[in-house]
Amino acid sequence: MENPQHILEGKGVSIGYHKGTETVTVGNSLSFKLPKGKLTCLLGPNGVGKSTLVKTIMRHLPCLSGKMLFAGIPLHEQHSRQLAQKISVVLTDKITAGNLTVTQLVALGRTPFTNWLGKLSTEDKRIISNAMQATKIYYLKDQLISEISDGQLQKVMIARALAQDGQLIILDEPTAHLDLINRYEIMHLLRDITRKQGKSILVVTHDLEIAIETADNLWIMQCGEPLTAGTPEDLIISGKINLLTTGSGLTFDPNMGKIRSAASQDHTNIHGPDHLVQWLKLALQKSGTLLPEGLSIEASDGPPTFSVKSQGSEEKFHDIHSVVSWLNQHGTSKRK
Ligand SMILES: Nc1ncnc2c1ncn2[C@@H]1O[C@H](COP(=O)(O)OP(=O)(O)OP(=O)(O)O)[C@@H](O)[C@H]1O
Repeated sequence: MENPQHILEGKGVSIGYHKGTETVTVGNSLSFKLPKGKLTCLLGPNGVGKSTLVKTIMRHLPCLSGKMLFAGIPLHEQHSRQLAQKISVVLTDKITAGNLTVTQLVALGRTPFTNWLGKLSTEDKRIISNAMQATKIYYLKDQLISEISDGQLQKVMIARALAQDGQLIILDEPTAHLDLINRYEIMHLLRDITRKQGKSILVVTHDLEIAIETADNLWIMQCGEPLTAGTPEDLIISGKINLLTTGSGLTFDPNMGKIRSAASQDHTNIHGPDHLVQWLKLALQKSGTLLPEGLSIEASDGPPTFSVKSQGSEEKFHDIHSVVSWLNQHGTSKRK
């Protein structure tokens, strides 16, 4: 029976691959629920099995044990053509379609629906055009794939997935190799698609900060551990986000929303507006400067001012670089 809330469900799923006569297990007993109409990001260290999980969902790899349900129906019971109509996937593989136009590549998304002649109906053409409009690449429609940038190509691949018009879109590292602005733009575009078109989207990514900003849910995969899921906000306030930094000497700073060195000093003797205090702490951490007891820093706004107070004396600075230089010249210790 169809579960109204979850498009995809995994129950005790083991993933892996066959190597000759051997079966290599990459992940064991993974359970997950992918909510409908939401953007979910799958994060985890290199080699933990994120792509293997995606390929297992796509049935490119066998599900070694456990059960996966798509819209409440066991995945293995679904006909591959039906599945291709319902789930679209954008993988990391380099595409070799340079001699196709953007429209022709997007039109390939309709392949599971066309007859053996591959003829597009008026409805197919309308869906293709809509997919190009939604991804803001319509202006590129007659351009050759070999003539567009990597960021534009990612949008074309998303348009192709949209043209497939399935319920679930899975993307494996769609923003790898893109510049910061394009990474934000693509993730916001995916979020938009969940909101405006009701699609469910699963994105494999290493972009923690952008995932926190755009995703409704995060899935964290850790070697030998169950899959941890939750909203980014709850994973942060519960500290579970630090599953991503286990054993690395790094920690997620909930105030800055960034990963930082776990060894950095807390600097409780710095006070003032959050944005000034946070950036000063980061600069101190990077330079390895430790503040001695009895020294305090008061930051204030407009223009930024940092008052360094120690044993009755006070020095004022208007930029962070000067504060750090002064501290390093005036006897504060450096972390080794
Ligand atoms: N067909 C295969 N043959 C040999 N090894 C494989 C195969 N498929 C996956 N692996 C191995 O399984 C492990 C998980 O790989 P996978 O690509 O799923 O990791 P990932 O989490 O997606 O990593 P990354 O973040 O680096 O992309 C790796 O150790 C990889 O080398």
